[in-house]
Amino acid sequence: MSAVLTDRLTVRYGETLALDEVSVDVAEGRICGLLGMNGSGKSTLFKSLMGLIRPDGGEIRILDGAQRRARREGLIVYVPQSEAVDWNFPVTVADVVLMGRYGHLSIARRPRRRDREAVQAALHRVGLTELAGKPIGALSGGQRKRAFVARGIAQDARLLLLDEPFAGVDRTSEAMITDLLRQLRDEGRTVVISTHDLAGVPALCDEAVLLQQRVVAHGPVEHALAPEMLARAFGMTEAP
Ligand SMILES: Nc1ncnc2c1ncn2[C@@H]1O[C@H](COP(=O)(O)OP(=O)(O)OP(=O)(O)O)[C@@H](O)[C@H]1O
Repeated sequence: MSAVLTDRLTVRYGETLALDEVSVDVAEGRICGLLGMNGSGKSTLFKSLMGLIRPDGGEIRILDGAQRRARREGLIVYVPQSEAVDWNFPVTVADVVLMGRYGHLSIARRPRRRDREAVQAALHRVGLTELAGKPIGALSGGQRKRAFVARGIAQDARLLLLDEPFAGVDRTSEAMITDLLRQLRDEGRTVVISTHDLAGVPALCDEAVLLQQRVVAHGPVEHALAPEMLARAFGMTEAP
């Protein structure tokens, strides 16, 4: 089964062509690295998958179903780049995680014991139990990322999209997040991470997509990161 399937996905911002007929197929239960230079379209691809941007052309299927259904059923979670979030928003860490349960809440939208337990369990899994009552803005970069991953766990998302999860993240959080992503993959979930960190990709990812508005390469890491592919996507001749 495909977790992410796009067919000739095209997105423009005015004159700028951000995605040019992008077709990718990521199977379920994989960790897929999304690599490309600044402005290559990584965030645009994520936003399109989340339905935050209306494409100018092409098709998107999420978990073999319509994208709208995937969103409604909470099957997909997006962890945005840190700069894209207003961290002064007055919510606690537990609130952020509870938001993941919205799709599960009763009509009254009042969290029940089941929801609170799911939040507790998710916070425990990412090691943030102690910080549950803190404002999200008071956390470090890595802790914030873990809070968003906990949200995905609480909502039982099948597909996690992480935009630059390791940027501005300390070593401890990086190791925790890496470990967690592997566990989530082993549970059959699918993880797509955008990153500039080519060096970290082989150890973490099962496959990689090289993006430069178009798909330059997609496949096993050693194929996608082969020198000739990197040269095309990054203008470099040797792997770092
Ligand atoms: N809201 C917007 N309005 C106009 N142009 C945009 C907008 N968002 C992105 N772009 C442009 O679209 C292209 C792709 O941007 P995108 O943010 O998807 O790239 P990216 O690969 O995520 O980059 P980065 O690694 O810097 O985050 C860039 O040329 C960018 O300037």
